Parts: sequence; C-alpha cells; structure tokens
Amino acid sequence: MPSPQAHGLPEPTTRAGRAALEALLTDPAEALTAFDFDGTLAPIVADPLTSAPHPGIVAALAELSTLVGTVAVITGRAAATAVRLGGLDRVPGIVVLGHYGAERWAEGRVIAADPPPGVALVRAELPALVDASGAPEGTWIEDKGRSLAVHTRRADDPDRALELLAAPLAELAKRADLRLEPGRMVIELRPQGVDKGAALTSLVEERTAQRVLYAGDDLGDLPAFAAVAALRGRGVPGLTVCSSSDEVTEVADAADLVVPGPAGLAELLGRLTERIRVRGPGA
Ligand SMILES: O=P(O)(O)OC[C@H]1O[C@H](O[C@H]2O[C@H](CO)[C@@H](O)[C@H](O)[C@H]2O)[C@H](O)[C@@H](O)[C@@H]1O
Repeated sequence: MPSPQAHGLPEPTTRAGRAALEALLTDPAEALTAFDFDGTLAPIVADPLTSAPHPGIVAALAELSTLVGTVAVITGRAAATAVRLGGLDRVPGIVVLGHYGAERWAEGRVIAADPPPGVALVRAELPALVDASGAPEGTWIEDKGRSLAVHTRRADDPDRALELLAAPLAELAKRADLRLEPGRMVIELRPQGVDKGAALTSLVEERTAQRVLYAGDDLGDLPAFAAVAALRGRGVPGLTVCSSSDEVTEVADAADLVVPGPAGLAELLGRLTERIRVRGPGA
C-alpha cells in the first residue's frame, strides 16, 4: 500500500499523526474534520469585516464533505458571521460552531443560549476602560453580540497596546464573570464554560466519528489540540494541523503537521481529497 507521501501528502512529524492520517485515508467516512476560520481558512487581515477564505479553500471543503463523515468549522466568531464571510453554506452538511462552541449553525439555523449578564456589563464599561488604558490610537472594540474583543492590529504599537490592556481587561473579565481569551493581536472577553476542545469532543461524540482532524492557528485552538490528544487516549486516531504564522508559535509546537498558513492548508486539502479519491473508500 503506498504511503500518504507517495501522493504528495506531507508527512506528519509525530507517530500518532502519521497513524491518524493513515486511518483517515483508510476510512474517510468515519472521519470528522474541523477547521478554525481566521488564520486557518482565511488569511489574517487588518479589518475583520473584510476577512475572506483563501481562494479555493471552500471548494476544497465542499469536495471533502462528499468524502468524509463530517466537515465542521469551530470559530471565535459568531457562527452566522463566519458563514457569511466564508460562504460556508456552499459546503454541504457543514456544521459551524461559533463563539468557541456556544453557538451552532447548521442548515441555515443558529442555536445558542442567551449570553450571561456580564456581556452587557462589559459592553457598558469597555470603551471607557480602553480610553483610560492609554492604549495607542487604532485600538478598537469588536462587539460580537455574545462577546467583545479588543483588537490592536491597527494600533501604532500592537504589542504595547496589549501590554497596557492586559491588567484592566483581566480585572473587568473577573468582575463580569467572563473568560479572557488572548489571540492574535486581540484580547476577547467571552462567556465561560465552553472552549474549542469541549466543542470538538461533543461533535465527535454526536457524530460517533472514529477519526478526527483539527486545523488551527491561534491560542484559542490549543484546547481543540488537547481534545484530539484525549480522543487518541480513547482509541480515536487524531491529527492536529497548524496553519503557521510568525505571530503565534505555540500552535506549531503542539501540532502533528505544520502547513504555511491558509494557502498551505488549501494545498493540503486538495492533496487529501485527491488521495482519498484515488485510493477509494475503505481501501
Ligand atoms: O477562532 P477564529 O476563527 O480564529 O476567530 C478568532 C478571532 O478572529 C478574528 O480576529 C483575528 O482575525 C482578524 C481578521 O484577520 C484580525 O484582524 C485579528 O487581528 C485576529 O485576531 C475576529 O475578529 C475575532 O472576533 C475572532 O474571535
């Protein structure tokens, strides 16, 4: 039987990753494949309202959806926002879990619990807090409905802005009983009790998936990587893929396979679908 590399698939650097890729190729219908949105499917841009998937990557997901059991996106965005920006409704049967798993979009419907009262408190206090922090011009607030994010990418000195914001945002999050979620030039204040790891695990259980692939790029994806490791312990082969950047190195350190950003992921998906088609299901 040819190795995955014989068809241009990159080789995971870990034994568990290689075993998971082989298991996925052998039984794709048993697999759940899940992807982060920003930085993984969509290149990072200065204005989150203009995010768009890497060219061809949604078509690749659509093709993948005909070959594997489940295609999902798990994002910090509101689910409907990711669907709209990504054109994700072009992927048959896709499940989109938004707000780190607090929302679920499927077949055009969003299911979510009401946000906790702390979100309204943060909405009321955050503008004055950002002003008082001394964070440089360009720091701005994204109100996502169920959570709020303070972005520094457009600030003169993004890292300095994050330093100035860290303590006051931590104090506000504590008072509002919300979770502080750091990311790529952003700090979010969001409801507790959910993360991408719990979201991924629930979906794997719901779909009774026997193989799992998860791809991400940011700190908020690390719980999903940990969930993949835990699933391996329960006998479910799992492959973690990092869409790499210079901004976050922890994700590459934890991954079985590193690809160069969304362009690299698009290429990986193309090779993966081609390999599954050539090999045929159950081969
Ligand atoms: O879980 P994700 O799908 O990765 O979403 C995480 C956050 O992504 C967005 O912010 C990031 O992408 C922006 C657009 O490229 C970029 O400008 C920003 O610096 C990044 O942090 C989004 O705006 C957040 O709401 C998401 O939670």
